[in-house]
Amino acid sequence: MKRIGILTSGGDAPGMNAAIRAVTRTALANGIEVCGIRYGYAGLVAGDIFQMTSETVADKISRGGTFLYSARFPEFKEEEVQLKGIEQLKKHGIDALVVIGGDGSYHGALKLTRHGYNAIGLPGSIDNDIPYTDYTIGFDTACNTAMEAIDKIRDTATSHQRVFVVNVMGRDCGDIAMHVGVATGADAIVIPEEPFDIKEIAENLKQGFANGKKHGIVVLAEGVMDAEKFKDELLKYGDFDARANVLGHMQRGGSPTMRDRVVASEMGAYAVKLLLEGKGGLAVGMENNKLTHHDILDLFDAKHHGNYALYSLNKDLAK
Ligand SMILES: Nc1ncnc2c1ncn2[C@@H]1O[C@H](COP(=O)(O)OP(=O)(O)O)[C@@H](O)[C@H]1O
Ligand SMILES: O=P(O)(O)OC[C@H]1O[C@](O)(COP(=O)(O)O)[C@@H](O)[C@@H]1O
Ligand SMILES: [Mg+2]
Repeated sequence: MKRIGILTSGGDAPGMNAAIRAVTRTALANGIEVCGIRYGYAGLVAGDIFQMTSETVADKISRGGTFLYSARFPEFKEEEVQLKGIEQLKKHGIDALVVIGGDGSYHGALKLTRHGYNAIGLPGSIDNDIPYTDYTIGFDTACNTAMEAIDKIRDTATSHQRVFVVNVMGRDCGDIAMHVGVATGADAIVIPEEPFDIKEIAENLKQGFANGKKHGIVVLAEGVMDAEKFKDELLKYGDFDARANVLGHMQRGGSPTMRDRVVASEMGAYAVKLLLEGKGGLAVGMENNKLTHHDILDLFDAKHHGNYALYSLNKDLAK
């Protein structure tokens, strides 16, 4: 193997730059050249490919976003578009590819592998929705950002004795909501994976105020319901004042936390090690604090299991 390529795809996540740096520096240390591919699979197909050096990744570890840029490029689902991508890889003499992205990006990596091209996936998504890894790169930073935002919301909620329904990201996954809910002492966490009863939540909030609480915080995962609608539903059963708040894309930005930088660095170096062993079609993970890998194909039959004990814990602690 002489040269590898690297791209970031799907929703950006803090720590992607740290992963790019680790892949690049590990490869260079092992005498392998590295090509950066801009704008995910879109840039691959367009041939937006450049040679990277150790300096290219200097001063990047602390930066949020991805300096290789990202894209959602649904066209890559089509075989003829994938073949165009492979043509570009061949044209640039790239022997294997590291893809940093979420579940969607893994599908793209699998397709490349099926066309006989070694690709390895690193889990880069704030959602933490990927099977066979306890953490995805970016999850920790996003949780900390959301936590800090909700702490601020709590200040104004307390001053006005209001209920706030705060929508956090996570597409169809409740991991951000569960972690942030526990970390902010939320009165209720609502996630797509668990049934909920709005009337019961409203009753609990009312009881909270009756017990002397000065605020009510509901952390709502985006995959469940629109925050305004949820707030309106709550108000059918409660006589409190309420507001809805959508944290949105601010959760995807910012300098990565120590944990995201370290995990990204470990995973990036590990991916290159696997490629050096001639392995491909794999997804890298961190399970029980150990670096692991699985066939990408196995990931699509598996389901991500969140730490649902947090959901129950929060119910006990919110009383
Ligand atoms: N079934 C698929 N086959 C090939 N490529 C795919 C497939 N699904 C997604 N992709 C590629 O991966 C990109 C990122 O996927 P997306 O689901 O948007 O984000 P993420 O990877 O963060 O989950 C898509 O825009 C597309 O280029
Ligand atoms: O930025 P977009 O395209 O609006 O997408 C928003 C979605 O991307 C995410 O922020 C991250 O998801 P992915 O990592 O799978 O791309 C989700 O939490 C959210 O549902
Ligand atoms: Mg995804």
